[in-house]
Amino acid sequence: MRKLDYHEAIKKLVSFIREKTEKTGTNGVVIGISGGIDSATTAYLAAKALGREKVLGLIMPYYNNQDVDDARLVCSSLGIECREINIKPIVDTMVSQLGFQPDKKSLGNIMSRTRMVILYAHANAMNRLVLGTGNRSEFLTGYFTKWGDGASDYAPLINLYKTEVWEIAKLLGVPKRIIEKKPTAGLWEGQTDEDELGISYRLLDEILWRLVDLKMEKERIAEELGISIERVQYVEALVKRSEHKRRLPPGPEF
Ligand SMILES: Nc1ncnc2c1ncn2[C@@H]1O[C@H](COP(=O)(O)OP(=O)(O)OC[C@H]2O[C@@H]([n+]3cccc(C(=O)O)c3)[C@H](O)[C@@H]2O)[C@@H](O)[C@H]1O
Ligand SMILES: Nc1ncnc2c1ncn2[C@@H]1O[C@H](COP(=O)(O)OP(=O)(O)OP(=O)(O)O)[C@@H](O)[C@H]1O
Ligand SMILES: [Mg+2]
Repeated sequence: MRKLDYHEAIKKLVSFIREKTEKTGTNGVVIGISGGIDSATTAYLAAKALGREKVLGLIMPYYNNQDVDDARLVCSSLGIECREINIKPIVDTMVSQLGFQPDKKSLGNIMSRTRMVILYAHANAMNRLVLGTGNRSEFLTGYFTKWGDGASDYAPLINLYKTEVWEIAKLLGVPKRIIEKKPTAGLWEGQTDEDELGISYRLLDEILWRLVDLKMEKERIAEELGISIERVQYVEALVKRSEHKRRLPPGPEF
């Protein structure tokens, strides 16, 4: 992996958030706080950049589990205002009107898009920006809901791999239990990113870095990392099949 100077990276992230908020003439930012590391890190950076009064956290559980306590911990340790909105009644009502029962992934996407609607309702009403929490590992593999958690005004972590977010979170003082927990989208009980993606973030990031950033030959990546070529091809396929999630909807050229 590339060797980033994480102290410098934090400075860059903080000035990015400050500059975007100032230049857009907005009053601050709104962030969905899940209890996971990406949203915690984004909130820590935003509080550093803008001061805690200008950061609103929205805790929007569907399930009532440990993640809610972890999300509260982020808010209390940072001293930012957090509001809790239970999305279960909203999602369940929506589903009851669909006329069919969505499978667990489609239901998860409805949860993610419901959170997006609520974040933008607050951003509109308060003249604030929605800060996204996506990282480069998720972005390149398409591991996010299109127009759900993938939707935001600015996404400070989007050019940082998950393994780099872990390092930055440590330096920022994000609570240890949040750094150490398994990444999960939390869309169904027992879901973990690494199980669903079929690969660990450590290996994924090593492959993505060589494949996408260094544009290295697949054979060489396999050799360097001591893995099979199929593993590299698998990651390449994740990147290719999610290309549509990394652009605005196109139409024919005229
Ligand atoms: N080739 C193509 N060109 C243009 N559009 C294309 C397309 N293929 C699908 N589509 C469209 O994209 C839709 C599928 O994309 P999408 O709706 O996103 O759904 P999909 O990618 O199937 O599912 C989202 C994935 O992201 C994961 N996720 C979601 C939310 C948060 C997190 C997290 O880490 O916290 C992870 C979730 O667990 C799941 O694996 C299709 O229904 C279709 O509308
Ligand atoms: N229950 C929730 N309440 C508020 N926001 C949520 C909730 N669940 C998900 N989100 C939003 O969706 C984003 C995407 O989730 P994702 O799981 O990728 O990030 P994370 O939970 O912050 O970190 P990790 O990937 O390590 O679990 C979150 O960062 C958060 O902004
Ligand atoms: Mg999560």
